[in-house]
Amino acid sequence: MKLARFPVRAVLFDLDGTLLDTIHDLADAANLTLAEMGRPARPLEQIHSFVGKGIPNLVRRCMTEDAEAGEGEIDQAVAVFRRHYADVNGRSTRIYPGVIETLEAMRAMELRLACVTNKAEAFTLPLLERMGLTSYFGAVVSGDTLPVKKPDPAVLHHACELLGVASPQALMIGDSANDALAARGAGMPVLLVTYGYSEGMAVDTIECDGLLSIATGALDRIAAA
Ligand SMILES: O=C(O)COP(=O)(O)O
Ligand SMILES: [Mg+2]
Repeated sequence: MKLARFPVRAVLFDLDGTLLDTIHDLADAANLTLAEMGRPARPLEQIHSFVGKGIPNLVRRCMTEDAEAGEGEIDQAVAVFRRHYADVNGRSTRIYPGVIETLEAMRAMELRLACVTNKAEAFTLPLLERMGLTSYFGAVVSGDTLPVKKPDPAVLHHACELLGVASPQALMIGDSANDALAARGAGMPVLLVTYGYSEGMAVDTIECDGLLSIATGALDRIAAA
């Protein structure tokens, strides 16, 4: 399968569900927030399906799924979540198998690498640092870097500009429909990992250029392109 009309010069990685398994920290912060807001805790699997469109969306869903909440209460819950997440961010987060090998191999291939996430910058940058990933990336575009986030393709174009690469020469690797739609909108190929969050959707129902059961699989796809 040809991934691109041009040789791949850059790879843009999603963060949550693709590079890092962050669900335990997100769920801990969500349940601490619900407790403080006087709401019952939610199961991990449900919180799992709320991850992908940024923190405000995660908190809104925690507050309104099968429940009522006014806008003021939701805003308050977002502020409470940010306080708790700042405390727990990275504590139970793990790097997925194959990720470091993949980043190392891509660096050795002189591919330019970026991280493009819907997580807010105040949490993204310290998390990359804590997990030892910062030095791999020539650019990091977070959920509040621009006024829009994925699935808006503008964030992928922005990452390519920062890397000095034309968008059709970049490959996106993610775990959700947000990543796939953003890549399609930006005119770049996209591979999806099967071990991520995908907002409760079956990942094989999302239109993309290929599925990866482990991140290292991207290396063969790039070599074959
Ligand atoms: O913060 C989120 O909702 C998920 O962020 P992601 O774009 O890294 O998957
Ligand atoms: Mg993701």
